[in-house]
Amino acid sequence: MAATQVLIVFNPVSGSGNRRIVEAVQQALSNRGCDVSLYPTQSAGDATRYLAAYEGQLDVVAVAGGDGTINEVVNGLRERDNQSYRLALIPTGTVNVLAAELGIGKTPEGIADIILQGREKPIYLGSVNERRFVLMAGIGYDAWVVDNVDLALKKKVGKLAYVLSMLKQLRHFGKKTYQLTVDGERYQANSVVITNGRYYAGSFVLSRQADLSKPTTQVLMISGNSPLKFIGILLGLPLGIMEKMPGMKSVAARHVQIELLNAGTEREPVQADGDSLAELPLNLQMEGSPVRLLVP
Ligand SMILES: Nc1ncnc2c1ncn2[C@@H]1O[C@H](COP(=O)(O)OP(=O)(O)OP(=O)(O)O)[C@@H](O)[C@H]1O
Repeated sequence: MAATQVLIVFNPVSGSGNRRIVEAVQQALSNRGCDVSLYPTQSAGDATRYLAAYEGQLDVVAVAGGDGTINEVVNGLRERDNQSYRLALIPTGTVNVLAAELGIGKTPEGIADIILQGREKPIYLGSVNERRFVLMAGIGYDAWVVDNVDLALKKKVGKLAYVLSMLKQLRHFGKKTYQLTVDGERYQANSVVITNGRYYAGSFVLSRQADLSKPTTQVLMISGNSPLKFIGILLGLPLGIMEKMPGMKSVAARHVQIELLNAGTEREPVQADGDSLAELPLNLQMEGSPVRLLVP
């Protein structure tokens, strides 16, 4: 039987940038007879370009990085005609929301086990204005926090940089209203988080209705114009009850359009998978065919 071809795409600047884990996984796979190659990314966007142009056989593409690197990899892979590959995760990012949700640990032998004997889980992707996302998209407060996070500080203090950005953006909450069309139904909200998965910012349960293996996404609409009330809603996050807080509405959907009500000329960012990747007006669509992800 031909050896399993594993390509590891490694982002050396993501999170801890832990090359040691990546090399140990590479070694463990080689020891077990796989044909492994390692591609360290050169810059932001490089993983997408590299995979879109990749011509060799791909049995497993293992992503060594965080959620942003996974996003870049799936965007590159979806450009290819051949969808025979499976995805695997080597979590070396700052937060690693997807790996946390799927229960993928950080021990090299455990990761090699998943790559060789793991179960295939179908994961449905969404796209925002043509850009794919795996986990989530955010508009309003959530997007401002990501758009304004101090990246140099994130390198030094990790997640704390997001907490500081959250505090800075709080006073703007409620100043803008968004018009949504969710599978044909019209809504208004002051902030929106759209999530394929259950987890947010690590292992906090954002939505109990969301499921990565469902072809729908969960649209969480937050209404209100008082930052103080919004803090109350946010407190539901560590308790896993945010979706049920007063002022929240959660709807499953396949197609979402969002624009800023009374839009002027200002830029309105959209965050996807933790990076600022698009702008309003937004056209979000769930894709019909899932990627296959290897899980324990
Ligand atoms: N060689 C590189 N140099 C600079 N930036 C890179 C390089 N390779 C990838 N990137 C960018 O680094 C960004 C951050 O990576 P990633 O999200 O994987 O790590 P993280 O932010 O530490 O983790 P998480 O998203 O889980 O918090 C990616 O969105 C990607 O655009």
